[in-house]
Amino acid sequence: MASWKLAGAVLRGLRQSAQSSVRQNGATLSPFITSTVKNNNGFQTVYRGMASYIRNKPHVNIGTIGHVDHGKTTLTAAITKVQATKGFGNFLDYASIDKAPEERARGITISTAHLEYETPARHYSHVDCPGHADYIKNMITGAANMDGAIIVVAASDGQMPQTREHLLLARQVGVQKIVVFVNKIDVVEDPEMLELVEMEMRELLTSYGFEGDDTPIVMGSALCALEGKKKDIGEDKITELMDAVDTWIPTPQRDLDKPFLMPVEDVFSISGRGTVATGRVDRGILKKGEEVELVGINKEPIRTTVTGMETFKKELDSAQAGDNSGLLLRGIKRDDVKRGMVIAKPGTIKAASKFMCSMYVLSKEEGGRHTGFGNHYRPQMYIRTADVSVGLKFPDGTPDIDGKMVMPGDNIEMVAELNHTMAVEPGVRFNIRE
Ligand SMILES: Nc1nc2c(ncn2[C@@H]2O[C@H](COP(=O)(O)OP(=O)(O)OP(=O)(O)O)[C@@H](O)[C@H]2O)c(=O)[nH]1
Ligand SMILES: [Mg+2]
Repeated sequence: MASWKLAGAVLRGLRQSAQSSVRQNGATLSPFITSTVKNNNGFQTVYRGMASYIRNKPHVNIGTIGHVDHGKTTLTAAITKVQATKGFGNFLDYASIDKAPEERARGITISTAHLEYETPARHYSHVDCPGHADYIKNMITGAANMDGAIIVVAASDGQMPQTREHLLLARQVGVQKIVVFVNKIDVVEDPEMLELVEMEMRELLTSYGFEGDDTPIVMGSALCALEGKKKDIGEDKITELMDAVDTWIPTPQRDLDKPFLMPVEDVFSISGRGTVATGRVDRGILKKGEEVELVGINKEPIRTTVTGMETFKKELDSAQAGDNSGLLLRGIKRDDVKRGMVIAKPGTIKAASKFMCSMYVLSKEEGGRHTGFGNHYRPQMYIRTADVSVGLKFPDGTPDIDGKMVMPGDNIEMVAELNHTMAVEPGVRFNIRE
């Protein structure tokens, strides 16, 4: 309780300084209003006061990927620190990124793994998932939703199994552009080692279909940047990295003209307000007060009205393609909404549990299966944020239906039968994994 009051006091104090710094910056920035509160574990949590989200820069979704312990979270914290000193966001320390700040109760908050900062050119949302298993699932289900990614590789280790796995996965889920951050150069004395890491990363990128020769590779130390030491390999390299991200990762074309659709990634219950679903808007624009349908899992869609919306604790009047948003749903119970459903403009998408799908089965070399599979194969299917058990059959009339095998490297059409309904439409992408 004491900390809540403290938060209020700090908040009021900071609001003034935040506003004056906005003026100093020519009023082009959205006002970040922050206060810092220590929780029981002594971790600092940064709270933001409510402000309106100002849509004055292109919004791009990125994230850090790479092998365990190579420094993804340290780099994420370092980026927020360096950008904060330039007036482009709030510093989030390592603990508050990794330890899931308990800030959900305070408003409509996007999943704790998402954070935001700006550069002069853009507004970024950044995802840093803590664990390996979470990564894989979040990447496949699109929760990570990256338009581009920063792959972190420790100079002391060079590329490791998850460096490769994350690159492959990024490729599979459609991430087109990658920037490389070679980290921990503070502990590497041999310059030839750095050359070797760079060369091997370029080869690896090329082998996974990225532009290995032209990909920007920045070498530095996230820890030095975070601790404010050795500016030349610390802070300066973060600036260089963000310049590379600004230029190398293109601003994606968003489907603003199509009917609104947002896959549900997470659901929260906010006392006194109601149920909030969060996710990244896939297409279209939704204004506060408009009607929507929750489609999938249930047989019939559920109609409701969106009575409030936010992005990163800032109020929105409308949510649009590319935004990470939380939508407050009128008269909906928490259990009515589930990850994997979509929130869509009424009547624009239907739920189905049986459909024809066409797929490419990765070869062993591409990270796929080593052996074939036959009729009634049962893997897991990932569609948008949903993962659902699926039965795959050959279409009726297929010759030798029980003896037929699908081999790694094959292109094939099969009939998919899901355990429950999902919002699907012609052309929707999915992934299959065991
Ligand atoms: N010497 C040195 N250590 C670093 C640097 N960056 C990160 N570290 C250390 O490396 C360890 C792992 O860093 P994290 O940022 O937690 O790595 P991560 O990639 O997020 O790890 P996971 O989330 O577990 O996959 C920590 O002890 C960091 O302090 C660096 O530039 N130099
Ligand atoms: Mg981490």
